[in-house]
Amino acid sequence: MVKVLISDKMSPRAAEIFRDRGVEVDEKPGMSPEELKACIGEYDGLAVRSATKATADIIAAATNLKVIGRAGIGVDNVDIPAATAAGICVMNTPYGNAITTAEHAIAMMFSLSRHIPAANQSTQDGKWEKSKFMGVELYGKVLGVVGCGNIGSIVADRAIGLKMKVVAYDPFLSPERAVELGVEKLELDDLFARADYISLHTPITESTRNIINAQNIAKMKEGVRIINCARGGLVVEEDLKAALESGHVAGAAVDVYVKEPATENLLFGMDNVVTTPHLGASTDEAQVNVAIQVAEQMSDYLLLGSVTNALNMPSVSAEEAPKLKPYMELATQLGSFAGQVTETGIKSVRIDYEGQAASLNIKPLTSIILQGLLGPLLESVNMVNAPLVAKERGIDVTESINDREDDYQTLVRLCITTENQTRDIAGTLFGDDRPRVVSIKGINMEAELGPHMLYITNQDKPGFIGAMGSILGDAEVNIATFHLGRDQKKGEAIALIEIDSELSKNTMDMVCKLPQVTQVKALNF
Ligand SMILES: NC(=O)c1ccc[n+]([C@@H]2O[C@H](COP(=O)([O-])OP(=O)(O)OC[C@H]3O[C@@H](n4cnc5c(N)ncnc54)[C@H](O)[C@@H]3O)[C@@H](O)[C@H]2O)c1
Ligand SMILES: O=C(O)CC[C@@H](O)C(=O)O
Repeated sequence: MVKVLISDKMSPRAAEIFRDRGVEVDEKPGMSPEELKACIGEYDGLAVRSATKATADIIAAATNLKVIGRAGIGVDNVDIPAATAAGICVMNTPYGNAITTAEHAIAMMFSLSRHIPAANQSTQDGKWEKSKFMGVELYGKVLGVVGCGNIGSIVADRAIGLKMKVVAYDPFLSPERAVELGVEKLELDDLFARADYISLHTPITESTRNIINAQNIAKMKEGVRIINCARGGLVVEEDLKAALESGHVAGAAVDVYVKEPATENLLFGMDNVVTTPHLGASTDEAQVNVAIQVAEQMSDYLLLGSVTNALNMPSVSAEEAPKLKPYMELATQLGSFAGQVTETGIKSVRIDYEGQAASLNIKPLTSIILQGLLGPLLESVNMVNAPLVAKERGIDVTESINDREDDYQTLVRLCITTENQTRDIAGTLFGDDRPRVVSIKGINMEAELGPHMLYITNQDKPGFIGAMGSILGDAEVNIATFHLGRDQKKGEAIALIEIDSELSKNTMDMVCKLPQVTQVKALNF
């Protein structure tokens, strides 16, 4: 039974779903990194929010871990490169808390404009300070949305509903999408120059870190208000504080901090600052949404092999998974065959998907082929890390699709170029969905691969089959199937022989010494 750990406080729906799906689940929120490290080796899956830090150190101890699921959006608490290198799929739940977070940003914008937190406190203190809390209207103001993805676009939509003018900076926002959203797409400096309010909705990346700094604040309108419900590191807090003190920035609403939990922060205690403790995603609805989504996605991955919202591997929908299953087997066999017969450094890999195979989601198939190919040569390669491992080793991987059907309705061809030669192998699926190898080095044959195979290249001369039969018979090795192919009469030939048990070294030597034989490889599948 697969086993999952929920290491952060999460809606109980997550554990219910895991159990309903037949996944064993432990809930241990609030563990220290040391405690997590000590127990993580037991688990196939780890479900987290933002408190757990899935660092390289934790990942190194996670010897059984196959998936990390983030019940939320930001995965800055997961070391994705380390997870990828360890073959662990990392997935998030990108939409479940988007509305909630967008609503929080809008709420923060209102709070800031009408001083609601301070006015609330003052009123309850019996001060009745009407003139102290003079506010500003949102109506007609320009909202600059930095990052117009899931959350930014919902913020834009709500702001348009409030009759604000919305401008957006997002290098990946297409002009068509901007029109659809009703926002004006601007360059960042133009947004800074025009916005009365700026709301941040980007992930933290090299290009967004510290995007709100003294230099950029200087480009903003006097009296601008800034809202950050995305990530703390987007803002240089010292620079924001200075601008709030000088009045250049009239107010800031902050949900996220450079250092969290933010039990102290240099922005605390300022009159024109509204703060919340990373509450963007904290509604009943959002927490149920992300808990359900993460548990379903992780269960699907662990139990069915379908992949949704993964950040480090191609997606496979629940609908695609059964269709891809026989192809996964074919891909594994082709990759593994090529990997086992390849003895020198691989320079490039080309994979052609022909006929019906061309209409499939080929990314996971390519990953599986690479896993099969590199598996015999390297340790710890799997479907998640195989493309990365190939890239790190300078192997050039290309794919082609061609929906024309030739001799076969569906065909996957793998062509490997090494330092010494180019070799290809192709396979198909027949009606029974069982993989067949149909060509090796351009020589046609039709062979199913069994657990123990002999792959022999030989000269097409009489006597080979009889001699092989005698050697294997004398060694009491049963032949299950015997497939032959040749490029031309008396030319190069190949034999793929399925045997019921492995050959001893002695028997192998005898096969190698047959006069017709040029190469023998024992292959295991
Ligand atoms: N406060 C919270 O509790 C809370 C909750 C949910 C999400 N978040 C955070 O909100 C952020 C946005 O989440 P989302 O779901 O909208 O993500 P998303 O991926 O849908 O959108 C992010 C957008 O940022 C854009 N972007 C990337 N680099 C950019 C750059 N240099 N300049 C401008 N735009 C850039 C992307 O093109 C994308 O459209 C994330 O950082 C996420 O972690 C916070
Ligand atoms: O889990 C949370 O409370 C915060 C989640 C939020 O930061 C996210 O990125 O989804």
